[in-house]
Amino acid sequence: MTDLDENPFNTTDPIFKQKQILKKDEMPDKIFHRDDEIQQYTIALEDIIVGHDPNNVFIYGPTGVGKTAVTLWMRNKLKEKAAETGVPLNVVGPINCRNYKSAYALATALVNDFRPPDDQLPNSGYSTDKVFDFLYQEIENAGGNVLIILDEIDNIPPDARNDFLYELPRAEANENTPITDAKIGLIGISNDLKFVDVLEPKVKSTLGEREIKFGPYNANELNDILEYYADMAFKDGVLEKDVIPLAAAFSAQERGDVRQGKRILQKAGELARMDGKEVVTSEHTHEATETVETDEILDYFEQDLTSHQAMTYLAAALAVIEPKQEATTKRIYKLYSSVAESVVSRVKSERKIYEFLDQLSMQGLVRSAEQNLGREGGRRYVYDITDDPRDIIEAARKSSYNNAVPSNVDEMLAYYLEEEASEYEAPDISDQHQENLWKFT
Ligand SMILES: Nc1ncnc2c1ncn2[C@@H]1O[C@H](COP(=O)(O)OP(=O)(O)OP(=O)(O)O)[C@@H](O)[C@H]1O
Repeated sequence: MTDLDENPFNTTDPIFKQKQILKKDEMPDKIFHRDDEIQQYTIALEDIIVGHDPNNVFIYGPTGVGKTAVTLWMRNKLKEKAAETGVPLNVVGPINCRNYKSAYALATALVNDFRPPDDQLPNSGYSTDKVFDFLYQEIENAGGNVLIILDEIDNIPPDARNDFLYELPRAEANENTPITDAKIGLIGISNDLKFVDVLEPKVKSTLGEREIKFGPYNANELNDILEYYADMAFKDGVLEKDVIPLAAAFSAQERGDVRQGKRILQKAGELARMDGKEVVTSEHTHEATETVETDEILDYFEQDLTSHQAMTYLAAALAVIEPKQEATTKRIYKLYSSVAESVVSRVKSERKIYEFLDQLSMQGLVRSAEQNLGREGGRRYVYDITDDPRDIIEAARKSSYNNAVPSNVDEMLAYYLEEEASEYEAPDISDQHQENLWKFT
């Protein structure tokens, strides 16, 4: 029985001192275990300080391994030194390309970074070429060394990569631009390693004058980094001694990613609080690791994706699981249609599916490979998913797309995981039976 005179809210938190430390990507006061990368970065940027032209730098490596944090720190130190020594330097960014879906929008963002708030370019009204003219003019007006930092460059639309990653850093040498005085350097950051391979060689050699690779962290390194954040985030003495090593070991096995480690600690703390405990135990941490992957995907389903992108994502996962069937655009569209019918009954056209898959690919959730169809001619795309299909299905079940998960998905997953697909008599795609492979409700 609940006594309605009592107030159920607690005014103190026995576990966390500052939970937001674990949630946000703020610039840390200390950077751990990146001495080699910092040294390479220093050598690449030092030319500016000693009076040479800036180099272009390409930073790459998986997600959550300090690329942005180290870049911000290097930027601040470079600005400090330039001011101290009187070297003319303007730094633009980091600008996250993920936030700008077209070349126009990204070029506008760069122009506006130079301009004061009362003189911003509007989001439409000019041609993209004209916006580039504005950009070159701003660079010339700034003069001296202009260092442009672009984060998540794999999100630049493919047909605009030349403009930003090749033409822009070489604009001072291009007679068609007004630039005579400024020297441009570009820092491009990417966490999509496949993206690197598909860059045109001339783009790769321009951008990659200096390449710095950030690898995943190992368990010991993650342990040190997580200790630093846990110290700020948790109240003194609430973590049992195994908690940080467990979170570090788990993240090291998965992706070597600090963000994931921080998420595990946050979740473990929340579980302890829900239990009404004043210490976070290794059991809480184990439990947190079990759900962390699913929780990350659930955030995509519920927050980051539009409903049609989310349904395409689920359809792509089903297509990948399917026995004896490649996850082609056509097949994904068929499955998407069934998913959409069971959720919203409004199905978008097949043309749209290309767009949705492209957007999922930009978010790093699916990957595509182009296949040549040989003598028949033509090409097609076959898709794969980056996360474990079990986690995707589990997340879909916890999400508002629960109704769209076929009731026989566990059976199909078992085939997929046990590689029994070859023994499974998969029906022909053109066959009516194939349509009924999945049991949608
Ligand atoms: N060596 C480190 N020392 C201290 N904090 C770190 C270190 N590496 C990463 N972090 C922290 O981990 C979080 C993620 O790092 P960061 O944003 O730099 O990753 P990233 O490699 O740029 O990832 P993405 O490619 O997803 O943007 C941030 O809170 C960052 O401060």
